[in-house]
Amino acid sequence: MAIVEVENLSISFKRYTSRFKQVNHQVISNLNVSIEAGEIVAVVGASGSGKSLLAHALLGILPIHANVSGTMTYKGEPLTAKRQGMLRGKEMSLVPQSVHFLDPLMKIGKQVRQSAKHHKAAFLQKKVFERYRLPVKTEKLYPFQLSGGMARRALLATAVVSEAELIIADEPTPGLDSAVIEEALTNLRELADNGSAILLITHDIEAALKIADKIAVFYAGTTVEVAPAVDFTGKGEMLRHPYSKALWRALPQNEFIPIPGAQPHPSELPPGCLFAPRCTIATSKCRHEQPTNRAVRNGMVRCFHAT
Ligand SMILES: Nc1ncnc2c1ncn2[C@@H]1O[C@H](COP(=O)(O)OP(=O)(O)OP(=O)(O)O)[C@@H](O)[C@H]1O
Ligand code: NI
Repeated sequence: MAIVEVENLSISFKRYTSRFKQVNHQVISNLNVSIEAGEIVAVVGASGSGKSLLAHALLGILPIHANVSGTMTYKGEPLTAKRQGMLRGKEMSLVPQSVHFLDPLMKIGKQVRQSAKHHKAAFLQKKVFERYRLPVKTEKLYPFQLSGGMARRALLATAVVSEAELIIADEPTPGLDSAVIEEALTNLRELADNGSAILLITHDIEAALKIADKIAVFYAGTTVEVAPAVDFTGKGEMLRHPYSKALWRALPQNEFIPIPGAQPHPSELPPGCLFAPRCTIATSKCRHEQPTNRAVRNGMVRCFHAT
């Protein structure tokens, strides 16, 4: 059974451009994604494609003026605001990939223990410190006294002791050295192998491919494709959507050919397929009608022409 199931999620914000003029920003449009226990689903896509908003919608921490529609379920039951409040920080946890999320005024040991279930907090904290090579004395240190790598491991430790069944990891801070990124990825894989469902948000397809089972490709606030990670290979022949193929081929180690044009702004989405204005195979139908999400070869795609 899917731990998380998101169906036709749409999110918009109304904005005043002047005193009397209001515009609608459609930031997420009919987005679909699901995550099974033990599975890592990586969400990749350009800046502004809605990755963080999906995380915030699941956790129930969207701004109050957001208009939300669609359904989200957790273990088969609707994810209501009340349930989100109960699950957040317990069964559902966020690994913010910025170490600034550590409380600067609280000792590391205490921060980690606070995330654990009460009766075994001290035990779990010791175990997790060992596992992440955090020396015992780290317990008594404040975040500013840790190296960047240790602080990252402390954040992960917090997610691990919480024994969360759904872990949402928002993108690695640019500038982290590759060894630290590698380690963080390995840790996430271990968490999934222990049964957690993981949503990994990142710009970095290559990093995602190292550990993910499935890749959800976001474009302008929707999932254009959800594909098994193994489909990202060769020239992208196995991929289903022209955007995923283009994204794959644009990587430096592939053909390094960027796609012309830009992702549309949420205030001016095209009427048909959101990718049509940049798509080399778009037809008149694509420019007028929105393709629905459909199953193609063990994946999902939102394109009339995908086979
Ligand atoms: N509170 C808000 N009010 C209005 N628009 C918002 C709000 N939060 C986000 N947006 C818009 O929603 C869109 C998606 O934002 P989101 O932060 O989810 O993107 P992202 O894919 O996480 O980008 P990045 O890779 O840069 O983190 C953007 O166009 C953003 O400007
Ligand atoms: Ni983001």
